[in-house]
Amino acid sequence: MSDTSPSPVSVKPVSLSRFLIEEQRSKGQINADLRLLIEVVARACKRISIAVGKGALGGVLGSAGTENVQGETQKKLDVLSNEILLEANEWGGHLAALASEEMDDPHPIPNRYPKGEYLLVFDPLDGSSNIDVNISVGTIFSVLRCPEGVTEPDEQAFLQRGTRQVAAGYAVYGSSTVLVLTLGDGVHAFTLDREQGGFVLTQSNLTIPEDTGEFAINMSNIRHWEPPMRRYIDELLAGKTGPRGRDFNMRWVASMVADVHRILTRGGIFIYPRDLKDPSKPGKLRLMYEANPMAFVVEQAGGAATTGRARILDVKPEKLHQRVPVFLGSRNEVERATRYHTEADAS
Ligand SMILES: O=P(O)(O)OC[C@H]1O[C@](O)(COP(=O)(O)O)[C@@H](O)[C@@H]1O
Repeated sequence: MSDTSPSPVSVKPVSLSRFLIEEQRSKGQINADLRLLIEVVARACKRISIAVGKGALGGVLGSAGTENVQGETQKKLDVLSNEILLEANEWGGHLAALASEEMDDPHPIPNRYPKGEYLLVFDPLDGSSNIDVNISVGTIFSVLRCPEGVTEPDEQAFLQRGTRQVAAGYAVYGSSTVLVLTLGDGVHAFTLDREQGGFVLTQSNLTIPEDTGEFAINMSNIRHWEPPMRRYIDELLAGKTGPRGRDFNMRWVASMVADVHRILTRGGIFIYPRDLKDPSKPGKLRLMYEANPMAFVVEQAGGAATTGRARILDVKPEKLHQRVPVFLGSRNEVERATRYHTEADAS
């Protein structure tokens, strides 16, 4: 039987620029400034991808000898990625301010440049522990509108619920570099064509299956978990003979971007729960530039994202670098784990 499917070379590739222009035309979802913003972020991600790809040859591996606001040692690539994103974004006139995991306070747009209506917040290189060992890392970003009438945006201007995001996404620097984007109307993936130097649409309207047999969690923290969290994982580990009546498999990259990308590709649940090791820290991951953008992407792909007790996108931020527990991915598993927590709280 002859194969009638079109050969891949006969299909015209859709570049990120073309995709954005068509979105602007057909749905009015974005304006020219937002389009420029996404293109600039994508260009910065391309530069970060090149730096990551050079590895030891680029002289960028290892520690920068500094600490960020969370007291974490910064890697040279963390600092470089932050600089790339700042430099790419500050002069275009599309932003009112930027904020990053790697900077204590928001970064204002220098006075010599025009200001725009958007705020950009990002984790320039997520998965720090994997940078030097050649395992996937990534950039996560979230776009908010600058509150009306605010001309010098400070931390307060950024403290908006995740539901206010107008765009979000991430780039994963793996065996290929993939940019995943939502503008609030589905989730789309663009692969970096290393020869042509641009991002090309490779998947539209990604969907996370409702059910899954795969979970991602740092099991070494089990002794610190709350009882409902232990209950949920114990049931998965019990497999066929346990209350769930089936086996579950575990995958854990320890780069949130790579773990979320796997879930977007084939389903799963990712959990970084609250633990009792340090009661002052309600979880490890940061709300504004890790949990919120990933929750937006996951919900737009039909999945769910909670803190184990409430929807992440509804959390009212109190601090730029605030942490939250994160449960996200296949809807039925996220809902079950969340139910175990709310039931335990109510009893
Ligand atoms: O190895 P741990 O401590 O469980 O942390 C892994 C998690 O920390 C992160 O690397 C985030 O921390 P960084 O922003 O410092 O990289 C996530 O990508 C990942 O899921």
